[in-house]
Amino acid sequence: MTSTNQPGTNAVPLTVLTGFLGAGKTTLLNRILSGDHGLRVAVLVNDFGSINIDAELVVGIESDGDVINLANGCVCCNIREDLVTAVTQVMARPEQPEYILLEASGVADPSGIALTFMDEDMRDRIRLDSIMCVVDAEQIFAAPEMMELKLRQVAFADLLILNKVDLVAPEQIGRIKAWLDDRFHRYRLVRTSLGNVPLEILLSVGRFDPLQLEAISPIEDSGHSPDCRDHNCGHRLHYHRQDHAQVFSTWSYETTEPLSLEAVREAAQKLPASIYRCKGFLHTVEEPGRPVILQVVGKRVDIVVGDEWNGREPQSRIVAIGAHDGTDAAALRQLFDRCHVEPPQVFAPPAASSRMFALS
Ligand SMILES: Nc1nc2c(ncn2[C@@H]2O[C@H](COP(=O)(O)OP(=O)(O)OP(=O)(O)O)[C@@H](O)[C@H]2O)c(=O)[nH]1
Repeated sequence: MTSTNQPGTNAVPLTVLTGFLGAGKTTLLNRILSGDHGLRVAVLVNDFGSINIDAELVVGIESDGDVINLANGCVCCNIREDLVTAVTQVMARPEQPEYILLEASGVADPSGIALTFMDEDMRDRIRLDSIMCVVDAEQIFAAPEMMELKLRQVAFADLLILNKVDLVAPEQIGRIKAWLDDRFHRYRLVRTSLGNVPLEILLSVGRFDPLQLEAISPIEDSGHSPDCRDHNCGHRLHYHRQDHAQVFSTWSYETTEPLSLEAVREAAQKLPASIYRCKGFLHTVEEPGRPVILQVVGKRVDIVVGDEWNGREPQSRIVAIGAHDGTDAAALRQLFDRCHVEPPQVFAPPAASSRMFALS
């Protein structure tokens, strides 16, 4: 067993993709997986909602079993144990991965994830290579109440990927740079669209420095907790952090009845500002043979027709993530229920009545 901060010699490198809801983490993940990396990669995808949409959007992986789904919570806090279990299982496979990519949920605080991999038994098996934060150039200043979390995600990353620059004017890039300069002495940043970043600066870069953990706000992680009762505790720092299930709320919707694509588009545009993210697969009347992918980030609604249902029963599955009191389940259900297509009206000929057909 290794007793220092150094990972075990056979430790598998792991990269964490973090960034606020909808910033473009899955897009970047897919870009990496489709690249010429030549590695046997295992992917862990964490969606905060109860339905893991992202795991199904992952492409370029050899077998389905290489994408591990961590849904219904956040791996930095309330489903942290699920992350440990998933990594343990992946590492126990006869064909061990050569690399692990972890897409954190959009509400995750990456320092909590880093702490997980600093645990003594993890350090022997996993070498945290890098924590990258995808920043949404268009929406970075949206949802100001979430700025503290967005800042924590940025602060803890060793590379910032300023994504969606195609959607903004140069002045916005200038504003973002000024905003970062005001808050950080030093940061590495690449600008891109659709996660188009060279693999060489993404994988096996060895940028993560465990000393970053020392800088975690003392309010939340105050050294080894005096009230720790675990005598076998291997945590160098104890983890007393907000449970994101208390800060965010999530809502989901499933139906096999076909929806009207145009009605869904209108419904998505009407979502309240308290909903930061909405996404899903749609079974629509317009495209009955193919799933339609719904993506809502802030006020931007994107609808794309997917490939095929892959033998699955066509079904709509929609997830919304919002502020703590931001997802009104009844109102959301009503909004999407209205997208159901009315069964075609059957105009049966009126029964022959003596009045209508009276023959003189
Ligand atoms: N125009 C544009 N759209 C982008 C870009 N990157 C991602 N998108 C779109 O933004 C939406 C969200 O992208 P995702 O990659 O799913 O974002 P995410 O960070 O994985 O989202 P969560 O996992 O829900 O937090 C999708 O509709 C993407 O196609 C970009 O650079 N430009």
